[in-house]
Amino acid sequence: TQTTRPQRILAAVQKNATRGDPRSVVKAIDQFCRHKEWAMNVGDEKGCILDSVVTEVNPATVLELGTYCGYSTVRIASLLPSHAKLITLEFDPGNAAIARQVIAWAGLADKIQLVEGASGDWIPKLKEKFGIETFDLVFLDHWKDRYLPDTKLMEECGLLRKGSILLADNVICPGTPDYLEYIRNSPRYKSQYFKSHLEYTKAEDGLEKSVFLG
Ligand SMILES: Nc1ncnc2c1ncn2CCOCCNC(=O)c1cc(-c2ccc(F)cc2)cc(O)c1O
Ligand SMILES: [Mg+2]
Repeated sequence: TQTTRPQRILAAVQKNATRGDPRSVVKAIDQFCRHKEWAMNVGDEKGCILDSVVTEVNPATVLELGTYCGYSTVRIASLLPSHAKLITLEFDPGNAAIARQVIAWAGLADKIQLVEGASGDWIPKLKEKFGIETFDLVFLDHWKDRYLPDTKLMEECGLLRKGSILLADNVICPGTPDYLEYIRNSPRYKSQYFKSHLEYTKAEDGLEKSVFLG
């Protein structure tokens, strides 16, 4: 019977990456998606921008919206300080099952809490469920029409503090026009656009980095 794309990505990790070596997991996925089969990971080019933001923020608490196969989850977690925690929300149970195995292969399961469900349902529950006060960094990479409502929801739930960083993937392709309009015109954020390319292609895309001013 036919395998799914996430299953083929996991197979490539188990074949080509070293257990316990997150960078080899990232490299194996990039190799597979660049040379065998495109997939919607943030990818190597935008991934370098992600790495620089994570390193600069050095966050103790991270929220990722949209896990997919766990590529950016592993990429972020591999750069976190020892006590830091990353919570990642994935809607699709099949993707979540693959991501758990990719995360385990990378040896990062103790830093990562993968939660299955829709962002809109889970964001209001994160404080009580995980004892989180606020997030130092949020990586938005889920449904593009959920970026804006979920950002407003995070504000309302008190999950952002003065200095919290939002980093949004795909603000050009597929695009998040309502989110960009809001975040670039709100007096409560200071935004910066990092021009790049859609993963594994020559099409334009980019990341929008926004600081919550409180
Ligand atoms: N917990 C949650 N709550 C709500 N929703 C959730 C969720 N967890 C998952 N989801 C569902 C959505 O997850 C995947 C979202 N990502 C993308 O759709 C995406 C698409 C492209 C792309 C595709 C085709 C092209 F031609 C060009 C570009 C590129 C990217 O980099 C993308 O990230
Ligand atoms: Mg993306």
